[in-house]
Amino acid sequence: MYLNNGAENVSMSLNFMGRKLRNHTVAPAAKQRAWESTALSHYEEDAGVCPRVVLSHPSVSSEELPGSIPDLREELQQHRPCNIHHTLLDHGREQTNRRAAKSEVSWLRKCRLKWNTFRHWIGTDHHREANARGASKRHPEDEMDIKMFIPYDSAKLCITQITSDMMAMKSKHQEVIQEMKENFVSASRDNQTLEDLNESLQLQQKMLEDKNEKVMASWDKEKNKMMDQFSSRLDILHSHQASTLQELHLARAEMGKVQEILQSIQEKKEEQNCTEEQISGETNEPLDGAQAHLLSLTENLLKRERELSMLMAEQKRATGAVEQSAYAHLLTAVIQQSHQVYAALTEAKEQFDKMAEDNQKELVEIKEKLEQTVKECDEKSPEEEEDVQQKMEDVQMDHAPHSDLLLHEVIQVALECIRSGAKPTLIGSVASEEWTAELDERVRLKQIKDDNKKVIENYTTERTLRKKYYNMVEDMKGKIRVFCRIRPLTRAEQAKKGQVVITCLDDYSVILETPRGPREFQFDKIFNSQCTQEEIFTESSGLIQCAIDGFNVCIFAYGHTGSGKTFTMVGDRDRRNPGIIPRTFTKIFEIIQDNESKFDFKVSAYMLELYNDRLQDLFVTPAEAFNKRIEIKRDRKGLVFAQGAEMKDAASAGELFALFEQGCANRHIAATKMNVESSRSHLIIGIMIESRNLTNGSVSFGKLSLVDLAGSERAAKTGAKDDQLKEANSINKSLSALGDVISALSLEQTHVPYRNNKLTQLMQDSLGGNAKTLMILNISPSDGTLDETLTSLIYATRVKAITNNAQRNIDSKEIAQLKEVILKLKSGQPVEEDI
Ligand SMILES: Nc1ncnc2c1ncn2[C@@H]1O[C@H](COP(=O)(O)OP(=O)(O)OP(=O)(O)O)[C@@H](O)[C@H]1O
Repeated sequence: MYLNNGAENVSMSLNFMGRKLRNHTVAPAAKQRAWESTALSHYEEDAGVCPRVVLSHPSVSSEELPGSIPDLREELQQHRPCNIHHTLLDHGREQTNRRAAKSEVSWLRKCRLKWNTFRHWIGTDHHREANARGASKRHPEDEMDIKMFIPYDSAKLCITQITSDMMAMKSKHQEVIQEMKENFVSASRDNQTLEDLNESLQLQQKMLEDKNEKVMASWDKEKNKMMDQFSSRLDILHSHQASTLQELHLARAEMGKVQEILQSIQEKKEEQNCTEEQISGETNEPLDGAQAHLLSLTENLLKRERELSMLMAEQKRATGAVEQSAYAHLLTAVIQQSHQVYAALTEAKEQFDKMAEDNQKELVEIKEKLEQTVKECDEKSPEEEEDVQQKMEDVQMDHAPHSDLLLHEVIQVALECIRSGAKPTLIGSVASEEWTAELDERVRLKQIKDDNKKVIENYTTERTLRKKYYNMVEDMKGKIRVFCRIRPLTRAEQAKKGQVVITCLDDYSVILETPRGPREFQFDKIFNSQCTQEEIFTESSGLIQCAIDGFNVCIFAYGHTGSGKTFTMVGDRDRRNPGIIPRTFTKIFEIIQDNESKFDFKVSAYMLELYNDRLQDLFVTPAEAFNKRIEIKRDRKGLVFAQGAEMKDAASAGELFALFEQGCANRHIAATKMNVESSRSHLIIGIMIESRNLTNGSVSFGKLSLVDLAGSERAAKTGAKDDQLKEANSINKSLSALGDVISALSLEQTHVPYRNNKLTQLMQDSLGGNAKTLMILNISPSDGTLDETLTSLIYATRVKAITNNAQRNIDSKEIAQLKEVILKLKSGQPVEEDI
């Protein structure tokens, strides 16, 4: 049975499967009618009271009922029934049909309609009926439940509603969590402000104390000075007073004498009984004199007494004035300081009060939120409760709201203590185990952090030392090293039955058989014709670590045409013997892989060729490269870079090799008389390695230049004409410029002519200075190239002289010879054999 009051959509309160739903909408009436007419054709319809209410029929089985899909039915059997409120239904019929349904359709019993709620909802008709029966007489059947079906769509809608409610609840919880987080952050900020304020207050107090001390000291000094002045003045007054007193005593003594004289005269007068005239004639004179003297003495005495009293009054006044003035100043200063301290304290107190108030508010808010969340959790059904519980646990795991609450409580206690001046003690929840454990955890974390810091410091020191020692070892080998590689005789040379004119004396010396006799040359290492690509790479690979460590490194191959430069640097055509360049790519990324836990690396590269004095980008097609202008610049650190050239990043050796192959395809190659194929340009590959130390964040930049120079040759011998002659001249010009640079460096000249040629400009940061350079001199053992071999050997010897003063002196003659060669090459003259 489904329910509808006649409208298309009705808003109802629905409990479905034990969950309370809001704003449930019953399926449209039209849809329900269609459903009745098909699946429930044998159901009765009560047109009188509620035409759209379909009542259950005893003969209908649960399987035939609409909406009774197996899943839903199983759900309904397992859970509580659906209770729908506000449903139109006839009371009388409902009783009968409900009893029938009870006996026949078991699962319908689970769907109950509360009649009293329904009656409230249906309005006037049913109210009238109820009133007719008498409002006071409440029929027991009014409380009956009605069995009903929920249409499948409706159930689906309910489930959707549940899902949306759950989602809303989830977002609400997330909001609560976010709010808690924000509260925590703001409380931390408040705490920080509080600490800052406390610090500033202490500082201010200290300043006031210092100031107070200074003022006291200055006033003490002034007081002492005034007291000294006063005491000296008092001394004077005292001495004056003493003299006056002495005079007074003298005067009194004199007065006493006069009185005695007067008395004795009086006595004499009475005893001798002389005639009145004689006695008076004899006695009146001294008496008058004595009386006059007595008078003057009395006056004098009175005068002295007045002076004395004046002095004493003055002394008293002076003492009072001194003390009064000193104390008045002192008092003023103290009062001023007191005012300042009081003002500062009042301000601080106001801030404390405000902070305490804010903190209290936050505390209350957090508590309320927590209570609210707990309350919500309590109100949930078991399934939801589980879900909410899980969320609460997540919240506790992620953000520790309890610790947030505790933190607020601690701040509150601290503020109260500061305000009252009491000693802080942890009480109640603050002293809880959680808080203690958290404090312990923080202490432990700090300890771990400190230990980590120490380990990192040790590691950084160790690494710096390793770099330093590695660099020292490499430097000891020489900043510019020269290896000499002798290739085997080619098939063409063998066919011509050419003679071998080169002999290896040992690993460091070769002897060239010239028409003027054997000539010995020494290098850092000699690789004979049997040595493998692997051996030569192993000897040079140490420099790759230097480049990764942040040094400028350059490996370049030099030699006459067909001497084996490309074979050494690139390898053979069918890649069975890869040369230094591809092996370097692999090695770079091997080192990076070994160190990637400690460093973050970035590898990028450019690839250029210098052809006919023009720099061309090999990472673009020849057509594009033709229109590109590349300029050589130096950055602030002195690193050379090619402005306008493509700089490609590579994340692996494979990527780097693919870029290299792409560049090689764009190179200029021409056939000469001597070689079927020859490189007619200088190849320059710049690999920039940026490494960021993950422990201390320091960044270093290293540059590895790999250069395959074009072959030095004599135009006349190679038979070059037109374009090829132009190429040859350009190549010789650049090699000559390189020779000049090497010469200047070996002679330690202040001016090194790097700017004379684009080749030397490009190699500027790889030659001289702190750069580490490896030159691989390729020579042919054949007598057919004796001149070129000799020139190359002399050239390379001069390069080697750059780092070795002793050898430079020994080789000075050879350098002079080479200069001649260079001059001749510059003027286009052929180089003589007897150089
Ligand atoms: N060590 C070696 N072992 C075997 N073959 C070699 C060796 N070195 C050179 N070759 C061979 O000699 C020939 C000339 O070598 P390569 O092309 O490398 O000379 P190059 O100096 O680069 O010449 P260019 O300057 O004209 O380009 C090649 O066929 C190469 O395979």
